[in-house]
Parts: sequence; C-alpha cells; structure tokens
Amino acid sequence: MKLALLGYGKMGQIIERFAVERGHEVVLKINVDNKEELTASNLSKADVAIDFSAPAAALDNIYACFDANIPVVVGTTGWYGQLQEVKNDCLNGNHTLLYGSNFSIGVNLFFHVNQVMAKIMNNYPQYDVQVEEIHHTQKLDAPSGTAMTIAEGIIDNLDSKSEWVNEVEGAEFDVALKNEQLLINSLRIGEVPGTHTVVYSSEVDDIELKHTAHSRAGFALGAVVAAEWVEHRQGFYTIADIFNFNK
Ligand SMILES: NC(=O)C1=CN([C@@H]2O[C@H](COP(=O)(O)OP(=O)(O)OC[C@H]3O[C@@H](n4cnc5c(N)ncnc54)[C@H](OP(=O)(O)O)[C@@H]3O)[C@@H](O)[C@H]2O)C=CC1
Ligand SMILES: O=C(O)C1=N[C@H](C(=O)O)C[C@H](O)C1
Repeated sequence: MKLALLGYGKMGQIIERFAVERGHEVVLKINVDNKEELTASNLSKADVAIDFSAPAAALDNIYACFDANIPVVVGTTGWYGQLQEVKNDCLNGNHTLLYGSNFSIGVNLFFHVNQVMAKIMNNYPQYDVQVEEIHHTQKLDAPSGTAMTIAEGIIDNLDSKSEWVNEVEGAEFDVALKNEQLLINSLRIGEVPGTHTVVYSSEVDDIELKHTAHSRAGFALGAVVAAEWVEHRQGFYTIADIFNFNK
C-alpha cells in the first residue's frame, strides 16, 4: 500500500516506521513547511492518507483527501465539533474516512470495558464517577479525544450522567459541578504519552479503571492496521468498526 502522511511529527514518524515494517511505502509527507505539496495530484499517488496533524489542520486535510478521492484515516483530535458535517459530506460524496480518538487495541478494549462497567453501575448509586487524562505538555487540545470517548461511553450507559465538563489542571475552574455533570480532569505533565483513568468513588472505596500507554507505538500500529482495513472500503467508519469485542 502507498501511504500519504499528513502531519509528520511525533506520530507521523512512528507511523512511517510501522508502515515500512509492514511492507508499505510512504509516498508523501506533509508538514507545515510544505503544505503547498498537499495537492490532489500528489495525494492521488497514495492508496490511503493518514492524518496525524493538528486540530486546526484536520478539516482541510480531510477535504483535500475527499477532493483527491482517496481514503483517509484521521487520528488527529480536537475537531470533533465538525464530525457530523464531515460524516454527511463523506457519505454524500461516496468518500472513505475512518477516524478514532485512539487507535491502540488496549484503549479500544478499555472503551468496551468502560461501557459495560457504566451500565453495571446504574445499580450502585452510592458511587460517583470522574475521568482523568494525563498527557505531555505539547498537547494542543483538552480534554483528550480519548477522554471524550470515555466520557461519552459513560453518559450513554449511566443514567445519572448527561454531559461532561472539562477542568484543565492549573487553569481557573470555578464551576460548581451538577450531579448530572461528569468531570474530565486534564493534566499536562512532561512527556506522558497518554494515561486515562475512570474512578468510581463511594464513601468507603474507589474502583479505578486505568489505561497507561508506555509509548506511542500502540497508537501508530493501530493507525497502520486501520489504513490496511479501510483501503478497499467506501463509507464513514470509526476504529470501533475494526474490533468486535462482543464475542
Ligand atoms: N488517535 C490516536 O490514536 C492518536 C491521536 N493523536 C493526535 O494526533 C495529533 C498529532 O499528534 P502528534 O503527532 O503528537 O503531534 P505533533 O505536533 O508531534 O505532530 C503534528 C505534525 O502536524 C504538522 N502539522 C501542523 N499543521 C499542519 C497542517 N496544516 N498540515 C500538515 N501538517 C501539519 C506539524 O508540522 P510542524 O512540525 O511543521 O509544525 C507536526 O509535525 C494530535 O491531534 C493528537 O491528539 C496522537 C496520538 C494518538
Ligand atoms: O496528543 C496525544 O499525544 C494523544 N492524543 C490522543 C487523544 O487526544 O486522545 C490519543 C492519545 O491519548 C495521545
């Protein structure tokens, strides 16, 4: 498979290593300093594009792939406010897009366990729940896309929660939480690749579900596997479509 990497930073460089290991060829690498090379002609040299750029860049990159009519795997987070519009345009234009807030198999297992646990906890109202995410200090968006997915998994399954609110550690936060609000606490520390924790707390104990990425390798391998999966498909997909944990 020929790949175009839109965003060649921390993730793009690791994705390249896994792609080459799996016998693929990277034919285009785009960063800020060569954005002018993001043309339909150049993109058409690739079978699939993989976008790990920046929240402000994702939409332009996605629509460039639609215009070039090549499938795009989107790992970039921080653009999900436009998700429904992008989905409509993808389906109406017979394009192909697969997105995921987190491409590691461990986090996708965690997403599934999180949903099952939230449903069970409807029977135990003595517990309240919060989400915490920790990332490196270079991260541009908060909360993480992964934390948003976790929070949505809780809201969809736990009757007592209907919306999430974000507190970035160190930033001003004088909101009095309502019972129906789910707090996502964001911390930015050093070079942390990504740690996510769901805590159910009662007066007598805490129950913690935790995922700790040791490096970016799981994210990068998952992105390459997603590109392999989506190469000959058409439509709008999420990383969850690749895994089936209900066996
Ligand atoms: N879904 C998942 O599993 C994961 C998602 N992510 C997400 O991926 C994104 C990138 O993360 P990461 O690689 O760590 O970030 P980096 O900042 O290390 O890399 C991003 C790269 O994108 C480039 N870039 C910025 N704007 C544009 C643009 N308009 N067109 C093309 N390239 C551009 C930057 O170029 P330059 O260097 O020139 O500024 C930079 O090299 C983030 O949104 C992050 O949340 C990260 C890990 C896993
Ligand atoms: O910016 C990062 O590094 C990461 N971002 C993703 C997110 O926003 O969830 C995935 C992973 O946690 C690393």
